[in-house]
Amino acid sequence: MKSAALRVNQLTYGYRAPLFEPLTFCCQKGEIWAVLGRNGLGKSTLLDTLTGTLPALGGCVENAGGIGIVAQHCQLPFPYTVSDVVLMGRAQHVKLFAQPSLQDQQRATQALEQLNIAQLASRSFSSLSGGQQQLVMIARSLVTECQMLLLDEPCSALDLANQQVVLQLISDLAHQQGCSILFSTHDPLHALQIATHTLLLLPEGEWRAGPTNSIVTEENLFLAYGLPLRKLSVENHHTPFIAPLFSIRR
Ligand SMILES: Nc1ncnc2c1ncn2[C@@H]1O[C@H](COP(=O)(O)OP(=O)(O)OP(=O)(O)O)[C@@H](O)[C@H]1O
Repeated sequence: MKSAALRVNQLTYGYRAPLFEPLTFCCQKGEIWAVLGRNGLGKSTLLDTLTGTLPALGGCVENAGGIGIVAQHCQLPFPYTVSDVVLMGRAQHVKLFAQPSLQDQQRATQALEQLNIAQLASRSFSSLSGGQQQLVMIARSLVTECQMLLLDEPCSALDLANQQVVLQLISDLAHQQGCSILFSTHDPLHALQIATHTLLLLPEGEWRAGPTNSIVTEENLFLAYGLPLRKLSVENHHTPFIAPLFSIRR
């Protein structure tokens, strides 16, 4: 039987006033949840509330173990190397005042290899491009070995090939290691590709949550984005594609 990794019950959140009607959903162990919604609606604020960085306005969030988070942007105060940054993810596994073990270092190297960025290991993190930094932060989240991972727009700065690397990794983490993952995205296709469930944030404080196929529908996408989007099936592909049915005025 599945067990809950994250249970959100009647949650209200926001900076002053609640951004949404009370939110209730449950992420079971091994599930992947996508959070979709327009700019400024409250995806990042939700993730900060789920980790406890931002206090909830009401309701409750229960999680079974530790939660790891990968923020959308990251600025570091010192010129750390990429290896240092990834090793920081092992902090919980290293004893007070001890050095990271050989095993910690091997785990960090392995994470960089999983993201095809081992060649960046000795580079200064701050000298990397935005997309490279995003891959490093995802590598760091892998080495934490948290059983619940929150990723804020993990593909936002990535090229198409690296988007697929990260989506595949998320899927492998859930299916092979039973990790539970919640990620925000602006691409409904990413939800269709890997998310078992989707939380769709709508204007006017409404939301929908449930299995991805029942949430990422043409009707709901129109409610969310105000645009005609079509779900199309392509031969030999089990994931439908999303096609925007609009053209640019000239
Ligand atoms: N530190 C803050 N203080 C006050 N209001 C904030 C703060 N950060 C964000 N907000 C507001 O909270 C709302 C939700 O912002 P949030 O960053 O969660 O949106 P988002 O859905 O992640 O947006 P995007 O897709 O553009 O990244 C917005 O109206 C934003 O202006």
